[in-house]
Amino acid sequence: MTMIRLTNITKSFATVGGSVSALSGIDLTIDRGEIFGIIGSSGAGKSTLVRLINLLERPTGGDVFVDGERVTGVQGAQLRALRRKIGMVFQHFNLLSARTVAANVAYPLELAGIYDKAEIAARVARLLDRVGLTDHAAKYPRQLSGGQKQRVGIARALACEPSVLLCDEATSALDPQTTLSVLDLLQEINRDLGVTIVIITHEMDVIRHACDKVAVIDHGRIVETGTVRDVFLHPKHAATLGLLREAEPDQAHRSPSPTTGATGHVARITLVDEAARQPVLARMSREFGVDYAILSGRVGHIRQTPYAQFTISLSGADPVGALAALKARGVDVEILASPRTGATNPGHPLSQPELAHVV
Ligand SMILES: Nc1ncnc2c1ncn2[C@@H]1O[C@H](COP(=O)(O)OP(=O)(O)OP(=O)(O)O)[C@@H](O)[C@H]1O
Repeated sequence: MTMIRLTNITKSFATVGGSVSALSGIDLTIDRGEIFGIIGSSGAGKSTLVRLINLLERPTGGDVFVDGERVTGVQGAQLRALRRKIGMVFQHFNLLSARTVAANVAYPLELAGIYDKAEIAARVARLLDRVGLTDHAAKYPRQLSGGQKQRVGIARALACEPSVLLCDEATSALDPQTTLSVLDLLQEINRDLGVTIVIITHEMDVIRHACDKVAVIDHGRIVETGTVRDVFLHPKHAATLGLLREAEPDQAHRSPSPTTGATGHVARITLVDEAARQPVLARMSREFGVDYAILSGRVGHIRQTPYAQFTISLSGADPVGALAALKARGVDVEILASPRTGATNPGHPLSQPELAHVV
């Protein structure tokens, strides 16, 4: 069921130099309970997009729906109710330096004006326990590490029991190890509380580690969207390839492409989940009398799911039969170059007719 829907959103800013277009033609649907990533390079429009969801920014055109309701123009009490429903976590934490950890988490509850002191104290205690900061309740933000500060930010964002949590570059100021622990906490919150989480980031590793689905934004437009598995393992748009190149500088997204200079059949083999644990290439080699060279490879996890993706060149007795047999067994095989067609396709699979000709 849909939790957030943006339809045909445009957003431009009036500046002294004229109107600046930040977003155009944005259509986006985020389902309830999902962890949805929005990735793009600097200036792509990510912050503007996420700030439209809780109406920190108003769209120039188009509509925003939250939990089935059109909220595009809401004001006053309705707007305050919407903001309680949507927690937000910031890159630089935005904690109140003169308040203790506990008082920072209590702040939105005090502002809401509907809870008595005992209720606020009980809720703060529960929230600090959830983020692992019970022992730090009386400290001030300056006494905490970056990761601890962000845990306070997360506890505060959860205080009013929101159904959506927006995280705007929430891990960008943290080291890699702390980033992972904060992403683990977000996944735990999603799992335990069913909160829909939107993660804005410029880092593909954040998407890979934490998200179910992803939208890639470039120059104010969504250029690619889908499951993290599809977008990460089969990127199509140049902006996505660029972001992957940053995360994996020495992998298949590099230029020149892995097919350059390779002879024979070049194929990309993608193995996910159980298949990533099987000796698929060794068996193929034995059964079909083919040799293979690994031109590039990626091995890791997408959330908890293992994957292995290799670009290989094949030679020997029956490369075509070998690849066809892999495909028939359900392995994801993409032909990148074939001596019979003379075709090469740097980093992209051949079209269906070409494929039919080869395999
Ligand atoms: N208040 C504003 N006034 C004028 N232009 C703005 C304003 N906010 C954003 N922009 C412009 O809109 C575009 C998108 O900015 P936005 O901050 O959403 O990008 P971003 O992807 O979040 O980038 P970053 O990761 O660098 O924060 C940029 O060209 C930016 O300069």
